[in-house]
Amino acid sequence: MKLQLALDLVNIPEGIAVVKEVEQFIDVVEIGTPVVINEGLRAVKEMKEAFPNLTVLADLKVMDAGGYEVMKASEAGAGIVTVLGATDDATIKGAVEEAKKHGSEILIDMINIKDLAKRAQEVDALGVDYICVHTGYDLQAAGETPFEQLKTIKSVVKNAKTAVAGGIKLETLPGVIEAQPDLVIVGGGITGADDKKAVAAEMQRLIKG
Ligand SMILES: O=C(CO)[C@H](O)[C@H](O)COP(=O)(O)O
Repeated sequence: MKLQLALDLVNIPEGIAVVKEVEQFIDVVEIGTPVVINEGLRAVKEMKEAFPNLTVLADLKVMDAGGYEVMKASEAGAGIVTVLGATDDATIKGAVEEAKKHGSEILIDMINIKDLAKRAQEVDALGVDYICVHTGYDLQAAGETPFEQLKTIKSVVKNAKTAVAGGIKLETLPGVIEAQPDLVIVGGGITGADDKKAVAAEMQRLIKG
């Protein structure tokens, strides 16, 4: 099981400063969608240059032009690129094909998918690397969590690795670990903590068991 730190509400220097604090406790650093919007793929490139030993995930949430967008993110240094499960299979196939050329991976974000079990099985058959359940900020604000959805994908996904994101905190991490996802994604649970290093260290300790 791996730990991914999501950076959403920072600029590039702020993001690099946070990662410096917790580098030894994380496996993947995510350049979140708001950071890509603000800074472009330069954020992916600069993060990879600063931390060559970490995998950098570009949270592009690709919805079209899968091959092209995965190519640009991979060239910038992304080891994982996100594509939305809500898009068409052609976009996902293009993304998977392009990622293979670069040795990068595709994480399918299942945010706002209504028939989760059905779509998870469909995208699993397309050769994607990760299938991720995700409760976005707007639904987190309404009290929703991704924990039941994680159980659903764990029961139907046969090939891809599984991932979970959306408001995970130190207190809720043990329940997440029980479901045994391959990748746990934490943003505010670390970046919002007074002692980011201590929280990341404890999360890593729980995850590595
Ligand atoms: O992709 C995202 C928002 O769209 C976030 O990166 C993801 O939800 C993790 O952050 P948090 O733990 O703060 O919810």
